[in-house]
Amino acid sequence: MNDARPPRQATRRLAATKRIALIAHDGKKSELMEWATRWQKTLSGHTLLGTGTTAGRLTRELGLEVEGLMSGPLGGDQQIGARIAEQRLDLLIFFWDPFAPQPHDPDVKALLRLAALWNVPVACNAASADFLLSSPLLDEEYLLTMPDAEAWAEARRPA
Ligand SMILES: O=C(CO)COP(=O)(O)O
Repeated sequence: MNDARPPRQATRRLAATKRIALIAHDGKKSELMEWATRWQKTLSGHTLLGTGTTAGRLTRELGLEVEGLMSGPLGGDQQIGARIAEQRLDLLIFFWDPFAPQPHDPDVKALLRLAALWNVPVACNAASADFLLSSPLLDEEYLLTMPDAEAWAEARRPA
């Protein structure tokens, strides 16, 4: 088994205004809308993005400014994963549906893996999202620990 890991940690400073991704599978979209209605004022103070259909509903129904990426089954999860790998995302709120297999399940798994890898806070349901948004850290700068990509590359360079 290859269990190579980044040998060191690095840090990244999250600004007081967070970049928050919002995603919900179809079976969880009404729950996300209900949750986002409760947190509308807080959310509007941050930079929001989301997968296509979710973002469209948040904008249309709640008037939130949300950057809409591709719809999930067409690559939206991968785009959000890329934001994580580029260190351009601070929080992930992803109401994934535990009852419905998705055609793009590998993309969903990949996104959740990158969030775990890069130490991005994730909420997968309304209660965890309540805890995340009510944290005093939401509106403060925060030093996040993450893998040191330079040290990883260095450790893998042939001698
Ligand atoms: O499928 C999704 C996430 O895996 C969500 O995509 P939509 O917001 O486009 O429905």
